[in-house]
Amino acid sequence: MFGLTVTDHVMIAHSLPDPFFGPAQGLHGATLVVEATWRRRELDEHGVVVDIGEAGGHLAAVLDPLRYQNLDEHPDFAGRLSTTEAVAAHVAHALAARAEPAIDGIGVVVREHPQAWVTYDLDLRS
Ligand SMILES: Nc1nc2c(c(=O)[nH]1)N=C([C@H](O)[C@H](O)COP(=O)(O)OP(=O)(O)OP(=O)(O)O)CN2
Repeated sequence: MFGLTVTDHVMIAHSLPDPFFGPAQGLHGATLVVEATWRRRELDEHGVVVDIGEAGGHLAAVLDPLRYQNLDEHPDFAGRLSTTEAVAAHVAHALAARAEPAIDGIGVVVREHPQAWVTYDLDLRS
């Protein structure tokens, strides 16, 4: 399986109103570093998974609606906690919706900080 990864980052604000999260129940900011990987078993006619510039454009397009937003007020996170896990799943599904049919999978890594990150993998063939 081949993979092509691009990265971007997004500044957001949010709160996690559950005692489980301790001080993070309050409103706070985060700069999330997002890595997105497009996977396919066979390369295309150009010998690539996806064009790097095109991939970066897809990732930016998915992150743009989140930039500088308070996710507590964002419709895509209405009624659920905007954990790093939830952000990773949101980005992966949004990228999958934009992916060409030949793409076999999408993987997303969201880095909360250098010591902690979340992964979310979508198998588009199952
Ligand atoms: N699995 C997850 N755990 C936590 C998330 C998350 O998105 N997924 N988010 C947070 C907070 O938003 C923030 O990133 C960290 O807050 P902090 O209070 O520093 O949390 P820690 O668990 O690192 O520290 P403690 O003080 O031990 O709670 C938190 N967790």
